[in-house]
Amino acid sequence: METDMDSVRVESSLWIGNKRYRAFLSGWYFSWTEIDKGNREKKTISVPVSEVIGVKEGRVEIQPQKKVEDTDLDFTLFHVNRNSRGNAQGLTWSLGRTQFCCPSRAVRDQWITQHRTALKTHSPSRPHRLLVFINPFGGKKRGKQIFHSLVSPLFELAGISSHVVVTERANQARDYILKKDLTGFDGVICVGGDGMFSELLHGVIGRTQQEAGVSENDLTAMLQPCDLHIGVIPAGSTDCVCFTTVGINDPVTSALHIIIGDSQPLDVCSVHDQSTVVRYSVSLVGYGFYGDVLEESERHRWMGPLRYDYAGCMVYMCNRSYSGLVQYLPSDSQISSPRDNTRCLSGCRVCSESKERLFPHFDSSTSLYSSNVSQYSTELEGEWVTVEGTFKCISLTCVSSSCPRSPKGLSPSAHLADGTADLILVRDTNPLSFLTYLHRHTNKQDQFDLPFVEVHRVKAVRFSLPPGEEEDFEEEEEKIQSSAERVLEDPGKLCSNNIAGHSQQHLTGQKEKATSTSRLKRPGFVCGPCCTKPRSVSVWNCDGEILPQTEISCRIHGQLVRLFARGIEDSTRA
Ligand SMILES: Nc1ncnc2c1ncn2[C@@H]1O[C@H](COP(=O)(O)OP(=O)(O)OP(=O)(O)O)[C@@H](O)[C@H]1O
Ligand SMILES: CCCCCCCCCCCCC/C=C/[C@@H](O)[C@H](CO)NC(=O)CCCCC
Ligand SMILES: [Ca+2]
Repeated sequence: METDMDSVRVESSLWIGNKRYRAFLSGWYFSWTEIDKGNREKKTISVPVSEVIGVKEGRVEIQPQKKVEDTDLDFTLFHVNRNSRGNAQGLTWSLGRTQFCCPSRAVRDQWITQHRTALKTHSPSRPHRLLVFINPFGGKKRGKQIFHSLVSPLFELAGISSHVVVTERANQARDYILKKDLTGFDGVICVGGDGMFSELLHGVIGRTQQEAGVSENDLTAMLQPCDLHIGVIPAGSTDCVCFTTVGINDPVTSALHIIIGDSQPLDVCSVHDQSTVVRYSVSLVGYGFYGDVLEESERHRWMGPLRYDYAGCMVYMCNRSYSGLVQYLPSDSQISSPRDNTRCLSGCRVCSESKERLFPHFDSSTSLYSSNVSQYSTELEGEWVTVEGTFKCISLTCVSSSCPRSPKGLSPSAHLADGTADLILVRDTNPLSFLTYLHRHTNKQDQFDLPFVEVHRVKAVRFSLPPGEEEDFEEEEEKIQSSAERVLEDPGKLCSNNIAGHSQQHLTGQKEKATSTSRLKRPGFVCGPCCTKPRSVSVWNCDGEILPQTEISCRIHGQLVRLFARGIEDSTRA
């Protein structure tokens, strides 16, 4: 056996079953080449050290159950295996396992020691301790089972310790991150859907700004990029953030990306009203169709993930459109465009080149920003463009927002970390044309190649109602409030032609909304397809949350957070 202790180099004969191999560990790779009876070299298998999950003494299995056969000569190597599956965009990863037999115990121990040293020196960014939040009610309510049966055994194998919090209420994860001592944690993980991801996003951004003394409410402030990584184990209904950043919704694939310490920067959009930051978004700030679908779907949570399909059909049938004034600040069209037919894949050039532009004062040798940099961004300077009209929907997305329902996403050429978002304006059109637009999200046809659709790559957006709209709106609100009151007195009075058969509970909800949230400045959603008078104001859907504000300003913060992911791997190169 040959070893070089300084630079991690080991070489020896090893056996897998009855076949002999020449095995070699250099700094970055572990490879083994089969040697046939005539001493000729055959096929070589190579595993990058960065993709080794763990090395164990003996013959070890962890799935379906942990089993150890302790022998003096054997060691088991666990590593990432790539498989392509179905019509997913990315590759699924699974746990690969190879059992090696050594010529002596001393050689076996050398191999194990050297593998562990290689992991420390050549894969230094791996997490050691994680804070895990499980939403037991997300998606199909399988969060706990997914974590305990699929993820936790992998973390254990990789030597990662996790502190698990099973949430008991909404916003518990966000508040925990904002308030508790997080010393010693290398990352925060959610087991749930986009709503859980959003809690972690708000916790991590809020905490980082508090610690840096940056005012989140100031639209012009340079937000401090967040060091604490976020990991997502998909267990929700849509899992758009996971699908967009990994290419597939698979808990094992995501767990393996977390273990090897992958790091994917992500753009974030801050949404403001006149004086405060309202929320942060990664995947969708959407008005019109997507706002209405969300509002309708929230009333049918009991349907689980199917609620979006049901709500989608109902809202489509309502055939609504809304007038508004959209203003946007275009990004540099020389760098990229939403119609350039590119895909943001792992190692994306546009995203990596954006880093210097986004953080010109960052010194990568010290990982620090120079101290005399202005706290205020010049990003909002430039020429704003104004578009006034009537829209079926207005969508702003920092990323492609792909999901199993729409494998290319809302904007297929959007980038995860280029500091821009894509603004999609779908003008009022006939129902069939709008259906064509929606349907193109599910196939290979270009959804932007339609005369009533426009898309712009932007750094900031403002939305306001056309002058006079607010007054109509308040009038309308009064009407709805009094009609809700009448219906509560006699539920049979309204909507005898209501095909959706809305319950009294629904109407009670409407009354509560109409009476307690007059500051929302918008009427409630009365009763879906049976409404004869279309309402004039929609709601904003912000990553699956309804915003109480209608007039908002949005700004994109390039690479504000980091995920344990690497973007979508090119499946044609697997
Ligand atoms: N214990 C809990 N009880 C009630 N609500 C919770 C609890 N824990 C988290 N939540 C909230 O539930 C909401 C939905 O959860 P989650 O995102 O995990 O699932 P989902 O809505 O099914 O999936 P998706 O967001 O992908 O559509 C989140 O916004 C979160 O704030
Ligand atoms: C004829 C076939 C028509 C099919 C139309 C498919 C269109 C799909 C577009 C996909 C857009 C996904 C945008 C992501 C939004 C998420 O941040 C958010 C939280 O999970 N989800 C919703 O708001 C849930 C709202 C989802 C609406 C579908
Ligand atoms: Ca982007």
